[in-house]
Amino acid sequence: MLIIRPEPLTAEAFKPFGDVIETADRDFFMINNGSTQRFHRLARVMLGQAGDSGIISIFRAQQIPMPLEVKMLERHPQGSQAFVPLKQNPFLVLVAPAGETPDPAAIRAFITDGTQGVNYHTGVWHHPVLSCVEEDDFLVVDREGEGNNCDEHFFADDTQILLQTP
Ligand SMILES: NC(=O)N[C@@H](O)C(=O)O
Ligand code: NI
Repeated sequence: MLIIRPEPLTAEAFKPFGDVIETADRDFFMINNGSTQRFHRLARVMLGQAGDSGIISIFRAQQIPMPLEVKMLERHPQGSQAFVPLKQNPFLVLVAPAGETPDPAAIRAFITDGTQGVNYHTGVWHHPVLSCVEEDDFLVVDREGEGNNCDEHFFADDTQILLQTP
């Protein structure tokens, strides 16, 4: 059985999978006559084809019991997907590099600090949102357009992966 334990989310560690959306130690410039700091372009919305839209939604996620037997990961082949917590709760991020299918040996788990969001780049394998509290709200920015934008990969029954939280 492959046991995966989350590591603290950092921009550097998450680079192979996408962007961390945060203000800590990030550059900003002043706008609004000096009353507002703009932390500019922390991530880009990736789209797949002409006519696609970047859309903003709210996901109200119920907590999934831990430890989690990881049965599947998904990817969005035509766009990025960003999750920004609306209630300052940490959440779990489970990812694997983009590719034809997710490599169990390359799966990484991260725990956010409550202020951080993530932007999965196009095609990056990830588990559907994993709330760390009974119910949590996330602002989600992703792609809407023609064609399929969600591939699910279910691991074989003999591939046992366990996400173990502290
Ligand atoms: N399916 C859907 O919109 N949500 C997932 O993509 C997810 O990453 O939670
Ligand atoms: Ni997704």
